[in-house]
Amino acid sequence: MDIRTTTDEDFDAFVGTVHAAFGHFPETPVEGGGLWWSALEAERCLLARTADGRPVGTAATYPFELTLPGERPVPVSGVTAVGVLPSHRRQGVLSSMMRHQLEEVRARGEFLSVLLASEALIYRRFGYGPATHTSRLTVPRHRAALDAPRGGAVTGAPGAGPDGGSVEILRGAECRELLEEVYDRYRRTQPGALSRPHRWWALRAGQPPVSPAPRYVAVHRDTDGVPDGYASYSIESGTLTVDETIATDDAVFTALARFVLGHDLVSQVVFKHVPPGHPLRWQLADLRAGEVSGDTDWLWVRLLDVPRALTARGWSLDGELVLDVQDPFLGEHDRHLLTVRDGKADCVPTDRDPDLSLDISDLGSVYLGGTAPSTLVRAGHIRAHRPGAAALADALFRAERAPHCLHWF
Ligand SMILES: CC(=O)SCCNC(=O)CCNC(=O)[C@H](O)C(C)(C)COP(=O)(O)OP(=O)(O)OC[C@H]1O[C@@H](n2cnc3c(N)ncnc32)[C@H](O)[C@@H]1OP(=O)(O)O
Repeated sequence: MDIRTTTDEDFDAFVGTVHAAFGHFPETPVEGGGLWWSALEAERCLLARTADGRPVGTAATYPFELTLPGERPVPVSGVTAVGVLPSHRRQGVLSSMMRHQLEEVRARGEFLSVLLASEALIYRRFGYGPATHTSRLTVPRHRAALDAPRGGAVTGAPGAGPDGGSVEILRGAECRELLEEVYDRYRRTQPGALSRPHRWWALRAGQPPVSPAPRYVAVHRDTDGVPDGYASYSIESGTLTVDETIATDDAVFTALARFVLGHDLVSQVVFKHVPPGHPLRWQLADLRAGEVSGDTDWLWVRLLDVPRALTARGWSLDGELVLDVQDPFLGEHDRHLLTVRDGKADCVPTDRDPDLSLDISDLGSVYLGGTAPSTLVRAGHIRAHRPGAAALADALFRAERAPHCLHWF
């Protein structure tokens, strides 16, 4: 199998192969177009060809920043457009492309790769673990009363609220720069969030295929008129669907939730992306009014340099753990002593007895604090070698806020 970086000349072959592999074309029907692949850069695309030169497989990466616990954004490669022609599957084409791509990521000096998986069975073998989850929250309008404090919130009707915050309804095309700026502030503090390069906003990429219904944006401004959050939504058949609620703090989120939940002429409000453990459910006066559905893994994380990855994130507690990490896909096996003091981690090779033995994909799952190591111990994925090791790992890896990613790529 010949695997090479795509050039401008064979970019059409790349796109044609992705389409044939997926069997459909995930278009984003928003105003002004929005072809998801138009955000790809040829020099970050791989094309696999057979010995006689026929293109059969594709894979690409986007350059993103991922925010780690402790509000630390780091460069990562976001894997996308992975496809192998149906006629050439289960012959190792993807495995060869993954190996090639992970080597490239390392060569770029990056230590993390991330992706959204089309199927949960594909990527663990390549060292990726599901690291963030998301779900949908549906609230019937007639049970939507909030008993959350109104600090900084608006009244539910457009215009100025009693605390001076305000909401303005705009169309996406009118306020792209504003959304970009607010999103960028939000993503730098939210563990698990990805940057959206400027080019993406211009291309209207980064949003999943959605209905062609008109989309509106409720922009929240603080008392000085500075935008600090937004909710993008559409209304169809009495359902108001919020694609994204982006808020730079919890009070702004509450204000936006109050706004959409108070919208006239809708029978229910669907929040498409709610992180696990989000306070919104607790803010509903009727605790049972919010129905959670569609809980799913979202961002998968792959560590390519364990010491660099562990020392790059922030930590809230002091502690010491010996991690024995197997990476079968890359044929690596290392034991690390992780020492956290005053929020800073040190990670060095050790021959001490391990506290935990785990696969690199499980380390990816616990890395952002979204899954407790003890859950994976109980699931039989991680082995704990002494009593208390799992509880200590839980306390250490936990993030100040559940990691969440709503970027689609
Ligand atoms: C980040 C993204 O872009 S997600 C999008 C992924 N792409 C798609 O879903 C498009 C449709 N599917 C495809 O194009 C292909 O089936 C791919 C890309 C998922 C897999 O490509 P292949 O070349 O068949 O994978 P390859 O032959 O290297 O398989 C390696 C191993 O993974 C297994 N595997 C691959 N795909 C799957 C799957 N969908 N479900 C279960 N196991 C799978 C294979 O059985 C094989 O296992 P083995 O080593 O025990 O024999």
